[in-house]
Amino acid sequence: MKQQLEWWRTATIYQIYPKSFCDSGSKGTGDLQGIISKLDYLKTLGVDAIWLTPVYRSPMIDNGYDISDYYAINPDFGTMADFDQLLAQAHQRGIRVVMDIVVNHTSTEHIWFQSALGDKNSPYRDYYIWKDPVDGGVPNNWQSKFGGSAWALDPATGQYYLHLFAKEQADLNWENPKVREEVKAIIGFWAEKGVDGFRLDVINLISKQQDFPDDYQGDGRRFYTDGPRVHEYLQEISEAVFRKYGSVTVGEMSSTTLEHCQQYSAPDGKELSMVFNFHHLKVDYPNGDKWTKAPFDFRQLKSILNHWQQGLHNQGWGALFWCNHDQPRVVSRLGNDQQYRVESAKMLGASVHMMQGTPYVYQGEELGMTNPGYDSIDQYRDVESINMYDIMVNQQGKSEAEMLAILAQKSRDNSRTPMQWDDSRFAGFSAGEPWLAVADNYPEINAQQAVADEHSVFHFYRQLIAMRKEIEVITTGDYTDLMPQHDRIFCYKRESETQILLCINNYYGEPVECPLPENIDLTTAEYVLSNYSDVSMQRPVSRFTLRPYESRIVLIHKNDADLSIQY
Ligand SMILES: O=P(O)(O)OC[C@H]1O[C@H](O[C@H]2O[C@H](CO)[C@@H](O)[C@H](O)[C@H]2O)[C@H](O)[C@@H](O)[C@@H]1O
Repeated sequence: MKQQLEWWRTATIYQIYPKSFCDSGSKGTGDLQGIISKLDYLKTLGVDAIWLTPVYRSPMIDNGYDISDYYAINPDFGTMADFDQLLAQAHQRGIRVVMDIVVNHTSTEHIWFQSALGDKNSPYRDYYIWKDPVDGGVPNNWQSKFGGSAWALDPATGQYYLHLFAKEQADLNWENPKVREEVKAIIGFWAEKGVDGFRLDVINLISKQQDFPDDYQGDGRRFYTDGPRVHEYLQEISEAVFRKYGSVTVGEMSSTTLEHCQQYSAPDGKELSMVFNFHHLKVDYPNGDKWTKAPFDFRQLKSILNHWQQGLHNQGWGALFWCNHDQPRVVSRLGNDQQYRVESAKMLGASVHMMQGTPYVYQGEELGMTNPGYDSIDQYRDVESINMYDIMVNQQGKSEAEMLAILAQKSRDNSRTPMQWDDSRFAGFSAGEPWLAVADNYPEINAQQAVADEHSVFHFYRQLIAMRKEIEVITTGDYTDLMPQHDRIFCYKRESETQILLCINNYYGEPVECPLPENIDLTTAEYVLSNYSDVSMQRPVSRFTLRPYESRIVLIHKNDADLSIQY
């Protein structure tokens, strides 16, 4: 008998970065009408929900993660009427809508900050975190995640305010109960409109250790990550709004731990539905340093995924993902974006979609879109990339060529290039010059081509999304890595009371022998999906050769029931 599960446990969520998704005119930036025009495409892909990165009013220093009005739509994206239309049109197609909520910080253009700046008596002064200078300088040595000190001076009062990100993103003071009431009101406003859920930006940074000590071991993050009152705050918000409206919630957890994530996403639902963690995406950060050009560590990747898959089973719920607007394109990062682009994009899709959790597909991932390979700093727009270029080239003396090679691998702009819709000028993204240059490969890699080609990455993703609804072990089964020491194959087993699923993947461009463990009984086994089309004709055997980037998904029926599922 099928268990009754919340909808999001069998769902796939599609992330839209509105600025780069679809421009309904010739502005060169995407908008809400553009999104509406592509809802049928998303329906064809089969996703259950869309997550929109911030569309609120914002000066766009950090592309909307610097909100200046939580109750208004950024005119660059459209109007509130456009938003209401998007919500209705998505719902009409059975697609839910998840909004991004950024409440660790606001834009310094927000009316609260504008009132607080320069006025110690402002009713909003205590909405932010202010400190007196220490020895005539910054209050402590914490570093901004975008480079430089995490403190900026308010010249009129002589105090500093905290900004963990850009100086235009001032951290809110969650110790102040009025701030928490404002957050509840904001979420309630959007939930009342019918929004189905919320993605909470860096939500595990909201509670800072109140003595604000210097950090002699790192950049300060240990004093505000998963901080002292974060669980209490989330429970308070959850009870007041999320549970009241039945919203799905996903917390973006920066530099977090499994133990905290078990609590954030515990099955009792007192805090959040699920969590994003980023540890598996730091396997190309040697010694934790993002700003290097380095290959990824395959064994470390598997070991991190294993740790989280096993640790969250029955104890929490994770978001499954390779890509988002902060990460380079996965096919360029862990796959091969040239000779084996299609094979490796599919293999990577299979290896993350067959895990336990809720998969997130970032726009263009379903096409196997690649990093653009920019070769000039003038092509970049991201505040983090531009800051780091300045620090490393102009202040630390790294060569320009070296830093450009690092940005071509690590910059957040790698994933923010315009969505490639067709082979017309500007890839069908806009009738005007896009805000960020389109990747040169759009004539070959685009949605029109992919939808028309039944062997495309798009149709493979469509099958993966459909399989999650049909094969219960994908949602409920436990997880075991069958070859943790193998240096080329990632082969894991999912097992429930009635089914076993094997997901077998070659992560490299050379063939490799794959011996399955002898105790796996393949009598009732069938291949349900592979990225090589001849595989479905075969019967699963226990020893075979995996071709470059080959992926095979095997389903074993423990009870001889529902054999031969078709996708
Ligand atoms: O790398 P982590 O320490 O684990 O942090 C995760 C991500 O956190 C930040 O991302 C989010 O917040 C930023 C400020 O609002 C925003 O710029 C970004 O777009 C958000 O997704 C950080 O910027 C990312 O690089 C980290 O991956």
